[in-house]
Amino acid sequence: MTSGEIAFEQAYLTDLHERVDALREQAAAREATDFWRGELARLASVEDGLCFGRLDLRDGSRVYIGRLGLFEDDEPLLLDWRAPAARPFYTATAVDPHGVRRRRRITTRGRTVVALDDELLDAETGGDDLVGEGALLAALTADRTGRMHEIVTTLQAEQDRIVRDEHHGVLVVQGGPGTGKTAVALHRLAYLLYTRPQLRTRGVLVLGPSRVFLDYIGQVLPGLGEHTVVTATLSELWPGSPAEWVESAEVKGRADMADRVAAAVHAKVRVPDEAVEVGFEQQVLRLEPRACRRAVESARERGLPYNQAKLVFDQEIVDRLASDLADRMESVVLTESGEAIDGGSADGRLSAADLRALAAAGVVVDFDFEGPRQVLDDTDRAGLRAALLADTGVRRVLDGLWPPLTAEQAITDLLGTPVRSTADLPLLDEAAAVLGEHGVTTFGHVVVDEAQELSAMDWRMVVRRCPTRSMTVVGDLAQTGSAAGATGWAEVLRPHVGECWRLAQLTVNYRTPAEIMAATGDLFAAHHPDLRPPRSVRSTGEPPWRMRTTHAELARVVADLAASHDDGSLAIIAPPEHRDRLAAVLPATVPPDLTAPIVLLTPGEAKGLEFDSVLIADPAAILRAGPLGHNDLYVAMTRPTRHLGLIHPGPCPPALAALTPQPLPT
Ligand SMILES: Nc1ncnc2c1ncn2[C@@H]1O[C@H](COP(=O)(O)OP(=O)(O)OP(=O)(O)O)[C@@H](O)[C@H]1O
Repeated sequence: MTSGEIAFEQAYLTDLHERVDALREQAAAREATDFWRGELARLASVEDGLCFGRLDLRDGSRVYIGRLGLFEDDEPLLLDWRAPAARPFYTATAVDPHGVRRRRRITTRGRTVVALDDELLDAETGGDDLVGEGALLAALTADRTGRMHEIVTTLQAEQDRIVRDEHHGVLVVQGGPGTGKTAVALHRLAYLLYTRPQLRTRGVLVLGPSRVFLDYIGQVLPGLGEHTVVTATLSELWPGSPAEWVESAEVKGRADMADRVAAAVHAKVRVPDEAVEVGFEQQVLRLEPRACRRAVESARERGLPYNQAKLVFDQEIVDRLASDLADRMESVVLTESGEAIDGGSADGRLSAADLRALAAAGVVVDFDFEGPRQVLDDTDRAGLRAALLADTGVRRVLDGLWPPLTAEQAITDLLGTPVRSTADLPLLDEAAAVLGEHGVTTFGHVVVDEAQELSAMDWRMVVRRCPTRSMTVVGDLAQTGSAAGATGWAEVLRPHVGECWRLAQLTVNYRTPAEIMAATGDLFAAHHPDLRPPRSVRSTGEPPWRMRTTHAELARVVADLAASHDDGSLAIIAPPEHRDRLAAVLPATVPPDLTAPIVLLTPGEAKGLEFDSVLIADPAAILRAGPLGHNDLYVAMTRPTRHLGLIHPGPCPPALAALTPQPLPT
């Protein structure tokens, strides 16, 4: 590339930066509202890589592509990468050039242009399915930092199709390890925020498996100028969730738990077999089972949550009691003959108990009446109802028949033990919904990452927060570790969205070198004959290896290997049973700090993450740890971008026998 070309692009870039500076000054001069603060953050986040591409079109025009749009007199100086006209930057090929003659990649450091990389899209250069291969491979082989970065400059065509998919319902992105599912889901979110601005007010949510994972991906959206996205783990969706974390227990995660929770809540309502006596101001009122049943039915007919329906029930019962009481009083004073009837005094007046009841209801009775007339008007009857409702004795009876409930009580009663783990949270959430205990915050779009791990009950919890059912769901069925997790997308989604979901696939593995993917071949083929593993985009020429040791020596061997490691970040992935022993000999923290040079993780914790090198300690123990141990081992093996080694105490698991054996370090 000539220095003249670089100088040309430098001048253009400098002009763009000056324009952004002017916008920043204007934003800073405005009132410090949320909008302007957001605008300032957005303008600050485009500082690096403001402009990263140029398209020279066959009609002689050219467009620049970058992280935001800049215009002069309606003429685009810079196109936001999400604008339709920027799309050929990601999709144009020599075979199908989309009107593009040349694609130029502009690499900058700070505000300086450091390299230009041109692709001429003509038939002679055809046949390559990677867009901007040089820049892509540079990104893929760079040292991992413990933080994921945006990939907006090297997004590939199959990824771009998913990012810009206009489907409004649930879009499932299925793909093997390293195919960019997480990256694509986050870029899609940025795209949707650009094309559907109403989502900014409705809110968007990214759900991930752990805080460590959410921190790992936490820079991607801000790097794309999007600062308003909420991130959460499933447990964080429940206020004040219990600390102890467990994998979603299989039984608690099954869909039929929803019915069991609802049934357990509704079973709290009791219709008595015999009349119940209700004391009120020295009166004894009778509540017949029939009246009770009618009140229960009428409350349930409204379709309200349990605790709201209780209010209807209470009101109906009190209406009944008040009306019985009032009618009885009326019947006393209305007796023309002057005879007392049941409950009244001999002179045809109200009894002392009646008068107390009326006084409690704030009713003043005028006894200077002449002839029969109605004593209690509507206001008096309403007063009587209010007095009954406020009476502690009456309340006790009402609460005995239709007890008020909290979600915690309901689930503790159902399980027979106190709520204590994350697997109980979807049950609590379910109970809260049945009870109407608290409103949940909802979002206009939800991204669910590592979605294969969610149980049927987890899905109910997620869907409750996304009334529009607009979601991007990314996962890999070959990586499911939770016994309550997904074995098929249709079965988890159909109960919530019917057929209103679409499947998109990613097929290229950008992370794991071909040699390592080949080493997972036997394991994968044995357990997922119906799935295709992704195709690695690169190879390193370095095969993964295995090393035999003893149980007694395992920790020492791992520590020695870690101590001699000098090629980028290293993760030691070991089953939970070895965690303490390894943590004692490794310079690694628990919980893990992904930005540290050495990280100790369980296979479950390693999901979604990546490192330059990975050592797996005791693969046989990972395999036998649960019914889906083979998936956990597959996850662990597919984390490295460069090197993989397995240390097995005792014989090698047969699925790994083909790996190159290595002698113990001396
Ligand atoms: N087009 C691309 N350009 C540059 N890097 C990419 C591209 N696509 C993916 N990557 C990189 O490949 C790695 C894997 O991406 P990501 O973690 O999103 O994959 P995944 O499918 O979610 O993986 P897994 O299922 O194993 O968790 C990341 O480092 C990501 O930045």
